[in-house]
Amino acid sequence: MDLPVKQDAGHELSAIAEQLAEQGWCTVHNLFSPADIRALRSACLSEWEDGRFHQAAIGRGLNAARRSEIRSDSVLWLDESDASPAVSHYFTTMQRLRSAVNRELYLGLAELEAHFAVYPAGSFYQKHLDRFRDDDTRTLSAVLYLNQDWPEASGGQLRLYLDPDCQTYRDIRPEAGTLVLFLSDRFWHEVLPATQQRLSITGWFRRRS
Ligand SMILES: O=C(O)CCC(=O)C(=O)O
Ligand SMILES: [Fe+2]
Repeated sequence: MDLPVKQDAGHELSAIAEQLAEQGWCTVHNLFSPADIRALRSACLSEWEDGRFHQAAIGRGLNAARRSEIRSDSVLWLDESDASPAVSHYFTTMQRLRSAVNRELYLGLAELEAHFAVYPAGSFYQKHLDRFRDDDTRTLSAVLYLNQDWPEASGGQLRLYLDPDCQTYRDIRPEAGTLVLFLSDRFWHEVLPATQQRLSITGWFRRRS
């Protein structure tokens, strides 16, 4: 379900929460302005060019492992307390979304963890659920894409499986400004290989453990 959202419109945030309550996922297109996305994209690229990313891992803590046959992107975790204006604005907007979702869905979302992700051409992330085996606090996944003019032929879609048996799916193009939200424990998903560099911010709203 695609939702147009006017910036700062509280009732539009409620509409997102309603979609999540109904179907557990939605895509949103105008929560961030084109200027917001451009600023996030340049922040991401300048960190990338400074070599601050590392190869993404599967799992967390002692269980974290780098498995490039499962995922081949690189990530940089974002620190809200030491963020550029673009990244601060990302956190502020997402916190507003968090409040709206909590009001309507009682998910008890407490905090947001987020990282930039760069998928170089040819990289992918195989089918997975976002909940860790040893940590079930990730509740709502939120992926925001930073790619201007992304043709269908470039691949790199997020394939979101809509049922637990993965019989039906929706392919979502990682086009600048598209935000995908889905319940972390319910929706299997994968990132299909892209033919060009693919940028995003992936966030997870967590409930308290
Ligand atoms: O970039 C995407 O479309 C999804 C990324 C993802 O599934 C993840 O980082 O867990
Ligand atoms: Fe994921």
